[in-house]
Amino acid sequence: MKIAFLGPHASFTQLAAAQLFPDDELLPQASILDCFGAVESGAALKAVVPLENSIEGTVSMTLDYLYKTPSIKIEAEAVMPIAHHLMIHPANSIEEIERIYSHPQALAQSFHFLDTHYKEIPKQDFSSTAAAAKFVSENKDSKIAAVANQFAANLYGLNIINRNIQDFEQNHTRFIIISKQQNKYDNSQLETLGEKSGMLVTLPEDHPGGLHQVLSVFAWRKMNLSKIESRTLKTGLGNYFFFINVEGPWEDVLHGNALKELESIKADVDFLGNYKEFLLES
Ligand SMILES: O=C(O)C(=O)Cc1ccccc1
Repeated sequence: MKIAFLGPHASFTQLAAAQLFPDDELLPQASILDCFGAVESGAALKAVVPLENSIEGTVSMTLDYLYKTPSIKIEAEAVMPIAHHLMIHPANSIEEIERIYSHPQALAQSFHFLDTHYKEIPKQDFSSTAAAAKFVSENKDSKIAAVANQFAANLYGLNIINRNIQDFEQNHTRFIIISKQQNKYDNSQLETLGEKSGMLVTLPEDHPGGLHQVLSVFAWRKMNLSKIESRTLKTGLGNYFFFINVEGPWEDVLHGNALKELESIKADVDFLGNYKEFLLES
């Protein structure tokens, strides 16, 4: 089975994908959009992409593409501890560094460290931590550094100059497996943390009490929401869709009726699936 992931090799997403799919063919992609594209076109059956980080919050690109691609659903979530290191080409020394590259989430998760120790050095977004590390390895004359993981340092032959630079010790990223199949992924080798359902809800129009109406559909049924995130619809200021997680197993009648009630108040619901959440190793 072909599994797309946000690459290149040694990205955090690959570390997650390798644990979720140890026996499958992993296809590195240049961006989160390419991961969705690979699943949509059928080039890959599934993809692994980051959804949320405990320091920096939601990966908005992933939410946006879930919204834009209704054929793509969620099969599982997996949580992995994240440690960031600052690394340079062995031919360079840290005093010479003129720019630091990484994935925006990694730069944000290490913001205070970088601001304290490398305030004057410009930081620049890259498509992934591993792509930044690879770029540093290929450009020894450019005097650049990357924030990436230990595997990227090893694979791309870089020297780690500062270890564990994430601003909080408890740094976890939640990844999702996406596919068009709506299968439920399971893996007895991994620790299961729980079960939940995901959905995208769009209100019919911006009107007073609209969100309250949506939330009350869940509240009186005692459906516990573990995440609710609003994201702009990009049709103008003030227009949003909501990503909602409901904790626990899906009960067809009770929860199915909740979806029907949401439809009856003219909310648009894209049910992304009922799936398990797994714990991965770093
Ligand atoms: O850039 C990577 O290596 C990724 O896989 C995305 C990411 C970035 C920062 C923390 C977790 C995942």
